[in-house]
Amino acid sequence: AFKPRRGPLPPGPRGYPIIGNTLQMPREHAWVTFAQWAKDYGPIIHLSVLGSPLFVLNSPDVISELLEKRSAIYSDRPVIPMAGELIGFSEYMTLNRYGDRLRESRKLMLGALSPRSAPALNAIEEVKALELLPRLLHAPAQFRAHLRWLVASVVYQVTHGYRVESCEDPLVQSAERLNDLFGRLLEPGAFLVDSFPFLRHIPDWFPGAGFKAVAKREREALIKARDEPYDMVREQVIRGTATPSFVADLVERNSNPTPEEDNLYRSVATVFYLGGSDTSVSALESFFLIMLLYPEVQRKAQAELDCVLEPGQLPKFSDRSRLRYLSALLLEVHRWNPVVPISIPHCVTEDNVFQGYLIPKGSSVIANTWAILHNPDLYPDPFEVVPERYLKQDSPAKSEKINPDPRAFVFGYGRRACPGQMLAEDTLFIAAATILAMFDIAKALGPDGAPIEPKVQYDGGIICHPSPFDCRITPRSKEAERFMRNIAV
Ligand code: HEM
Repeated sequence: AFKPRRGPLPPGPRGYPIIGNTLQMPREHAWVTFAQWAKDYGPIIHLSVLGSPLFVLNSPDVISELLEKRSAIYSDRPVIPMAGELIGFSEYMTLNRYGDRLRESRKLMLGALSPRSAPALNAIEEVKALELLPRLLHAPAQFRAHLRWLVASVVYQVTHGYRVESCEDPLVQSAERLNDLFGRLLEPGAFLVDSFPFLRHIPDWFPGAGFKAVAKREREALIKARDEPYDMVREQVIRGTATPSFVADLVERNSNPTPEEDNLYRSVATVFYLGGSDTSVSALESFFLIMLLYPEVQRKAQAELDCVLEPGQLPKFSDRSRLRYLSALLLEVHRWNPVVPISIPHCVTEDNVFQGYLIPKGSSVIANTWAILHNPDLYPDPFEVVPERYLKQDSPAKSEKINPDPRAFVFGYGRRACPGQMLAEDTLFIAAATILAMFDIAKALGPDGAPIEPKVQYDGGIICHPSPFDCRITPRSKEAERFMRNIAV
């Protein structure tokens, strides 16, 4: 039935005719600018970017009302012609339109990452955390590469039963290349065709159609990165040599899939790495940066580990419930500089009215997660790392309002919320606990012997990373060092 549009659009900064707010869009750290705009315009800001309406949500109440309570109509993704259609990322869950394929994809991934699978996943994560130790001992300066290895090796073990020895592994390299590409493609305005979708219909020989050659090349790279590891496991299953994994399980359960099922399985197996690697690595890098900047916090977390662990034992998942300070510290890792400061855009599938304002069908809606996590009314002293904020709440009534669990925000919202949250949290926990049990992390020393102050700066598009920084990673004791020298990898 025809429903008339109602209500004015929410307020926002005044734009120019036709191009709207395009030129005012912040190029860097947009979340800070959006948070400032929210002070003038309220929790829902309306922007018009190259003719498309964009709404920025800056408060937990509005996010919960729209992206969660009304998630039946707020769970689509915008169409991004270059990344999605021309290169083919729209087949992968993160850019899936709302519908059956998304539902099937999420079901497959959530099934593999459910609490029922936790014991098997945790066993993998514990082994990989152990294997991280000699790497950090022998080449501490390369700690960033080791963190990348850790995440890649957990993910590939889970998805393909595949053992990653180093980041030079060709399967890791091709997946990493796609991650970089995906990040670059999603930067607004990366390709003109995203703003003017009709350009995709121009012939290949036409001047300015170079993007088509790029699309063709990257499309092939994407298919290769998806199929090579999948076909490897399929052959292992046929030969009876496969180790248990997500892909082996799919192939064994359905040896004769339809073309649609086959395509779905392949894309879901790939999206673990696409969605899970850069994100988890960023959180681990922030953990290291926090350890440098807050030695007191590090000492408290180590004291707790010393108290909970038997002498000479490494942490296990069974110790987690007694590691309350460490768990609170990891909440600060998520909050202090969130991995995804502005959530991936959701798209509205129907005209919708909220508090008298119209949110038209087809609009993109983004949540300013960073603004919530740095709102001093919610998190006093938001720029400081204070694990205690989650531990000593004044009163139960107040505790719900102040310092809410940041995981309710950092993993996204409603029916698009991150399906990899458990894997992400478990990897972060066991890595942080194992590292702190064995190593001290401190500021690197300059040539004059004085500690070098790291610059706290985050950059990136959708997924943010701290800029490179050095640190000094030393075994906590002679026994710890001897133990790590004897770990076989
Ligand atoms: C610290 C680590 C991680 C963070 C902070 C994170 C955060 C997010 C966020 C904010 C979203 C967007 C949600 C939305 O649109 O509302 C998302 C989506 C997604 N994440 Fe994660 N993630 C992490 C790790 C992982 C891992 C380990 C995996 C898989 C193994 C994963 C797989 C995905 C997928 C497939 C999506 C797309 C879901 C959809 O569009 O329906 N993520 N994640």
